[in-house]
Amino acid sequence: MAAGPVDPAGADTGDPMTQAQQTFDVVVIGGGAVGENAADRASRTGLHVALVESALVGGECSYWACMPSKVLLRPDAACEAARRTPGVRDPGDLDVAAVLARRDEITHRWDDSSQADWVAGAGLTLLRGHARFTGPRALVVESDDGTVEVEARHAVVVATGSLPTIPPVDGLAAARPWTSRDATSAQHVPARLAVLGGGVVACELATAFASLGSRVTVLVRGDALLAGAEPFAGAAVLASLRARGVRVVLGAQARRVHRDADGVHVTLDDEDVTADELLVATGRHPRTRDLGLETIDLEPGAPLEVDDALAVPGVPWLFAVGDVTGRTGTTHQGKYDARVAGDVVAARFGPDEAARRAEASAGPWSRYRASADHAAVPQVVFTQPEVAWVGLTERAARDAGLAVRTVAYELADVAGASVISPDYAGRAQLVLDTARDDVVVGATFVGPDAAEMLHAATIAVVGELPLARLWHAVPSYPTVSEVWLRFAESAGL
Ligand SMILES: Cc1cc2nc3c(=O)[nH]c(=O)nc-3n(C[C@H](O)[C@H](O)[C@H](O)COP(=O)(O)OP(=O)(O)OC[C@H]3O[C@@H](n4cnc5c(N)ncnc54)[C@H](O)[C@@H]3O)c2cc1C
Ligand SMILES: NC(=O)c1ccc[n+]([C@@H]2O[C@H](COP(=O)([O-])OP(=O)(O)OC[C@H]3O[C@@H](n4cnc5c(N)ncnc54)[C@H](O)[C@@H]3O)[C@@H](O)[C@H]2O)c1
Repeated sequence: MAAGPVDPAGADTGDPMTQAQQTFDVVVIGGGAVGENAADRASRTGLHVALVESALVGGECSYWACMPSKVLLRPDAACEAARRTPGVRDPGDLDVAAVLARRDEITHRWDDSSQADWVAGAGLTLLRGHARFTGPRALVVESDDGTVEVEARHAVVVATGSLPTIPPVDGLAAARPWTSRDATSAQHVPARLAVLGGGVVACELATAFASLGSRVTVLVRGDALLAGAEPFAGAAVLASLRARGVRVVLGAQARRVHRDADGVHVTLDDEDVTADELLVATGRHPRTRDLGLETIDLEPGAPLEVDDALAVPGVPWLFAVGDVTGRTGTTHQGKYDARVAGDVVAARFGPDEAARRAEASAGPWSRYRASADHAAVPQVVFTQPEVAWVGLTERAARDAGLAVRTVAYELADVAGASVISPDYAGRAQLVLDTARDDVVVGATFVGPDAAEMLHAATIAVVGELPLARLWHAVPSYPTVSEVWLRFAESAGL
């Protein structure tokens, strides 16, 4: 059933966009992938839910982040795989125009009508415009069509995402740097691209643009790439980028930036780097500044901190999910939180008494609590080699006070790897909690298609499985997943 707007007395009042005042049971602010999921789940016990979106329904992931970046990376990964496969004759070069055309196709040329159709089909009411709080459960939504006052009878879920952070380097903002949005939607490939940062965005987009023909220089403040991953992962990506002709400058402090007719100039301590474009990839911050949070005694600019039910402590009607919480930074984990938040809202405020009771007594690892956010978050970096990890790195585990040991294995030594390529190279490592019979608390895979090996490890971490039990999970021969057998053997089984 399509949910129409309802007036405060509960009567359906027709077309939402014709009214200056509207009331819904639940309002979700932000129609990215995360907000869409929260809204869908929240509506499942019959609540009338509005989804407010100021730009494109589908958000960052669909149009400027996950999807376009992965499509820019995939063709070169496919060529690389072919090049490494004996017997494949001349895998060929990239057709850059065709790669960009495929990117345009997967982003629907930045047209969100198919996602808007999905929202309508899910029975949600889409309000287009920018939402701001004016008080508890009260909002205004502003668009070119005017201003609508919106009341949420029961709950508001904030899913406004994040924005790229431009560090306060002298001249940087004025030099019109690229953010990831400019890079993923670029209609031309710059001859020279400089990248500031050494995290996930920097590594992925340096890989993509190098493959498309840019001369890429990556300026890394620290002494490693992917500092949040196991050190061997960042080292493998560093070696691979350099082998592909990317210049990676470690310990690079950008002191000043300016743009002139020759391009963008970045002044480091001991040299100037010049490029046609400078991509700033120095992290993101929660999008809470222009949201009227001060009207509900919360701090604009800060992340919306939530508990495991995705509820804002002390504000029983307020929930937050996705990048805006600072709790997750990926689409998949944000959508997990959205499923939990939507179910909590549907249970707490919907008519289903059994659901209400179940949620009220819910504990960790129930469908109503996002327990995995603490211990089992998967992350894939689509570089070459791919990097994939879940749970704790060795260092994070030790910092958390766990007694751990690691088992590592060179993936080239697994029989399945030799079938894929005689040049197969990669490494995998488990982090085992020795105080709990070697329960797997973390895993990292680095190598071709490592992303596809990650989920087995995620299941092990979520299931808190000891290695002795995994001994009985027999990997098929000859696959690279046989590394799980080698892990067990290396650990002494
Ligand atoms: C280059 C890049 C590549 C990435 N690749 C991956 C990947 O491969 N896999 C992965 O899992 N993650 C990836 N991520 C991360 C992923 O994009 C984010 O974690 C995800 O988009 C967060 O979703 P969200 O719904 O919380 O926020 P968003 O997608 O940012 O959606 C928020 C929405 O809210 C709207 N909005 C904001 N304020 C208001 C307001 N006041 N009123 C109305 N609407 C508002 C915005 O217009 C936006 O549509 C990538 C990120 C980047 C930058
Ligand atoms: N495949 C994926 O899942 C994927 C892909 C891209 C982005 N993302 C997500 O998007 C978010 C943003 O990614 P990101 O790479 O921008 O952030 P990040 O936190 O991964 O990396 C930021 C990098 O910028 C550097 N940095 C920070 N401040 C700096 C400064 N003032 N000067 C120089 N360097 C500085 C840091 O040292 C780090 O190397 C993350 O949450 C990430 O997980 C995910």
